Amino acid sequence: MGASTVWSPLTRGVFTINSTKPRLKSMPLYFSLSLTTSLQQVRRAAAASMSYDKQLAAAKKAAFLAARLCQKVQKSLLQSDVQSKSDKSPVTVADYGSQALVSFILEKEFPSMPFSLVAEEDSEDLRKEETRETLVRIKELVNDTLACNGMNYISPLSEEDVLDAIDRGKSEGGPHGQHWVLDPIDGTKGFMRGDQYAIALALLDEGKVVLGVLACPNLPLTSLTSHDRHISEDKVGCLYSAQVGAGTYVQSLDGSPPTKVHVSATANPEEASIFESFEGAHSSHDLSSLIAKKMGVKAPPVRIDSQAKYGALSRGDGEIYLRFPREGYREKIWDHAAGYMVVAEAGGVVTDAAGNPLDFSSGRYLDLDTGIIVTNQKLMPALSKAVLESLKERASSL
Ligand SMILES: Nc1ncnc2c1ncn2[C@@H]1O[C@H](COP(=O)(O)O)[C@@H](OP(=O)(O)O)[C@H]1O
Ligand SMILES: [Mg+2]
Ligand SMILES: [Mg+2]
Ligand SMILES: [Mg+2]
Repeated sequence: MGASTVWSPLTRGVFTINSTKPRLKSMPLYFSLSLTTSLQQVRRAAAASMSYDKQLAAAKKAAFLAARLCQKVQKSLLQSDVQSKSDKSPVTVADYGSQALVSFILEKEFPSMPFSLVAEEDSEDLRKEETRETLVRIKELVNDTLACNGMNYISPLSEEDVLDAIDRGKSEGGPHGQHWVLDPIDGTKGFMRGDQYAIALALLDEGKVVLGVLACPNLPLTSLTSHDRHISEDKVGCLYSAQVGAGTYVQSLDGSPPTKVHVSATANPEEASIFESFEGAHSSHDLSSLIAKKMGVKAPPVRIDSQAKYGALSRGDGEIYLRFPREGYREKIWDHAAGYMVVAEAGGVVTDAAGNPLDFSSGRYLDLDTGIIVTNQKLMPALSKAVLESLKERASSL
């Protein structure tokens, strides 16, 4: 008797259980370790065969409402709506309002379940006396959004409720149990410019992402690279949703029925296009241009903010997403969890620069090798090769 194989929709492949190891009487410690491992495998397999329909419906509802709140703020963003965090990155009343709203709704939807949320923002700055007015504005935004979207049966939140809901996002996540993962506004800089941003919400179960929702209020309903842009130039607002084993869907934020999407089937790099951050400080534009040259990609890069890049890729607007932050930068799980699920369920592949899958199970950060690369199955070998060669070249020129 040797190893046996088990189909796991969660890992999207086959994993091996080795049954040749010593038994209880001879090695009790080993047995207990081995039992733990098997229990984890059983739990993961169970998670994979579970339906997350209820969680997905709640996530879509929460992301939809947060998108409405953000749209309202973006229309008339005031200077007083923007603050600077201790790491100098910007945060707006919409980031806080979106986090409070999503946290509040998710907890209400599952009252009998333990609630764990890993989210970007916290309320520390909002608890200071000088930010009182900002807090009042956030509270009003949250309450107005609930009331204007048919949820006036919920009694209005107080300032303390808002602060508490924001701080519910302090969970450390990890490999056990279920954890929501939220970026209340991904692409805050894009949001402030009036460009692309996303509300990104995912669910982890036993360390694996099992669902992802991306609300992209400014993303056109037609392809970013479509030649018919004039036809529906003003139609924007996409809601992407994906559940493990069930595919990726997109619908309009105005409520069209969902349609299934797939990543591009292009195998020829000459016909491919590359997406990257608008902000050169978030990802090296030089490195991606070197990679493009090595692969023979002809089209100029498409630079947009936020996980809208993952959404656009999942419906085949482009073929490749490259992200190479400066050395030492640690990626956060909320910047990729929802986007990863949306692309993976649409048939795409997301890895670090060395080809390892992303590991969302080790807390608030993603520990990975150098950068993140995303493409379809056919282009991945050529992309990996170009990435490794380009990284080598860059290292030798330093
Ligand atoms: N120096 C840096 N390198 C890489 N990513 C960075 C960064 N500074 C901020 N970011 C992250 O980049 C995200 C935006 O990604 P993109 O460039 O694709 O729009 C930001 O999300 P937030 O806007 O949620 O803070 C932030 O987490
Ligand atoms: Mg931020
Ligand atoms: Mg972000
Ligand atoms: Mg953010």
